[in-house]
Amino acid sequence: MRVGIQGIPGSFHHQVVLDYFGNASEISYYKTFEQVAKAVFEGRDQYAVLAIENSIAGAILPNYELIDRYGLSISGEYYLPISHNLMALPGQKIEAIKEVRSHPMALLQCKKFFEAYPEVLLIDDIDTATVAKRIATDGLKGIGAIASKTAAAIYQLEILASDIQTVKDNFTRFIILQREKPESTDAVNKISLKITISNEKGSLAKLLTLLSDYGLNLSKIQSVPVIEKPWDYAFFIDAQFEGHVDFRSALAKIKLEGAEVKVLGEYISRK
Ligand SMILES: O=C(O)C(=O)C[C@]1(C(=O)O)C=C[C@@H](O)C=C1
Repeated sequence: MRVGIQGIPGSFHHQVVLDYFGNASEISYYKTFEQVAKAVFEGRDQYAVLAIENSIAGAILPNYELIDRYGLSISGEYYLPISHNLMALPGQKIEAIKEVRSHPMALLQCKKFFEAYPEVLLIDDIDTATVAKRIATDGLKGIGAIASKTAAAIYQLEILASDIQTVKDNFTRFIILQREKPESTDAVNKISLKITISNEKGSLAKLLTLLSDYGLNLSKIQSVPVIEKPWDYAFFIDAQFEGHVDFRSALAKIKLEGAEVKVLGEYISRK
């Protein structure tokens, strides 16, 4: 089985592949999330793992757009506890660090830590582990990376400060994507939807009431702009349920009310 991720060994995406699929999976490493989605769409990879949301930094909006545009199907999810560490070439003191590079989501999760170091420049980069590797292979002095302890061990960097994320309990939710929708099973208890409603008074309230009436418990609602219609919005919705909830009837009813409904995935909640 081949799984695509953005990043390199030691990145958080890599950790999710190991946790979710085990050691036996083959991994394709890409520089961008777009390349990851495209490889699944073209059948080069069977699965993709994509970060979608972090408990401190919020949603990774462009990834919602990718799932939608490539018509991919969500077949699972995974919540990874994220511990960030500041690391540099061995022997350097924290005072010698002028610049810290990492994935933008990782930098956002550690913003508070750097308030004590206002002279340090924070720069967005490809992913956490790639920066660690670059510092090690190019012998870059004065530059720090924010990455996992695994990345520090792989690329032999020294940890200058550990657990520097703003709150200790920090999780990123990742989704597992496939090109084709997998067979539906009775174990399914979560659905992800994209719903586009008209901009009329009460239309969102009506939609939410309907979901609740059918026993669907909303776990996430994210609005995204409809780019062809400025100031109109679509909603990415995750809903959970217990037992035999007739979510298909709920979706049929929502469509009858005039909304556009796209099912992005039916899967088992891992929370
Ligand atoms: O840079 C990495 O190691 C990643 O796996 C990327 C990523 C992200 O896309 O949000 C994954 C989890 C963390 O929240 C920070 C960065």
